[in-house]
Amino acid sequence: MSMNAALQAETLEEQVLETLRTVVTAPDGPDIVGSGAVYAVVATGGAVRVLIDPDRIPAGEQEPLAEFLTPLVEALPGVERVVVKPRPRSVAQRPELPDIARVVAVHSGKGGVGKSTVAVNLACALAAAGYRVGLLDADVYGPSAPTLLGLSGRAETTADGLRIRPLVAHGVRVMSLGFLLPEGQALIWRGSLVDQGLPQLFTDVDWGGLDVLLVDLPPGTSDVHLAAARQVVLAGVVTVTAPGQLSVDDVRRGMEMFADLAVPCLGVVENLAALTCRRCGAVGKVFGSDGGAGLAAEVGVPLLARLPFLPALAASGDAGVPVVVGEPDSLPARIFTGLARSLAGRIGLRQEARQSWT
Ligand SMILES: Nc1ncnc2c1ncn2[C@@H]1O[C@H](COP(=O)(O)OP(=O)(O)OP(=O)(O)O)[C@@H](O)[C@H]1O
Repeated sequence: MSMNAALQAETLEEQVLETLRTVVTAPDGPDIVGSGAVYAVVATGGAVRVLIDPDRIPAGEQEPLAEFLTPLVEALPGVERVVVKPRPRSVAQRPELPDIARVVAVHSGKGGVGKSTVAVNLACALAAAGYRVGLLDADVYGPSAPTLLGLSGRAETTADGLRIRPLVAHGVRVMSLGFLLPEGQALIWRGSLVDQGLPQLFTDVDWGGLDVLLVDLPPGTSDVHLAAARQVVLAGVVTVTAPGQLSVDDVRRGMEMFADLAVPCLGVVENLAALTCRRCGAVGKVFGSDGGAGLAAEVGVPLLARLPFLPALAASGDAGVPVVVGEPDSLPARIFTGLARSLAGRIGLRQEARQSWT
């Protein structure tokens, strides 16, 4: 499938909504989209989820409604599979965080594919463009933002003692579990800690006003992801993958999980896409070929960026100075700036901060 097809598929959710707007549950009543009975429509490629609001459609009416809607949506071109189901109850209770315009998760199906590197550089690129940016390192099993940003020490509380003050690096306000634990101490997060601790990382931090809060989630699918998606209204997820087929399958699972929670995938970043030979300049595909691009097209989301294997990127991570800050004219820095620009457009960040891109 080409990128054109991917772009067309972007409108699939709108096409589905348009069809659902023709459905009413009572002769003179509002349509099921206008009445809020349809909570969200999320399409991952040809697979469409219609999440209905159980507060508006009583339990006994949900199945007949699903049976009625399924063939209607299935009949649309490009639709391969339809699931109509109630949204999880917890999803409706998500609070909007005061003073934070957009919350975006950065996720990967597998560990070690460069998710935190992308999150940190993306945050710095957005900050360099004038946006007010926060980075919440919610990778509770292996917080790496402190290392990648060269931050150490512990977070302090605000003067009134009620909230936690984020640390600041390169214009990005940063909060990580790493700032709350005594140095070198690991913490095993189990159910109740995830349920209680993670929400606090969102709400008890004195973020100040933010245009965007990036949340670096752990890889895979776990309670932490569910807790995050239930805790805040996520504008969407940026999915980082290496090109190999196995990573891609993991990514797909992650996207399906987020779709069930009414969180759309904003696009894919393909990392470690190729290795450039320093002597002859030849480009070799190390970890499989075009998995990220193929995946993006298949699930109908844009390929936001492709990063080859770049030793400079690994070195900058080890040095604690993101490449976007340390070498702003380098190839990886330019790729991250392009990624930041695409993301800002996708989530509709305010325009006036973008002078430095024009
Ligand atoms: N394109 C790249 N070129 C070279 N090195 C890279 C690239 N992307 C990431 N790395 C390096 O790979 C290692 C893993 O990256 P990172 O910690 O960002 O991965 P992750 O997916 O967040 O891992 P985890 O699952 O542990 O959270 C780091 O040492 C990083 O510097």
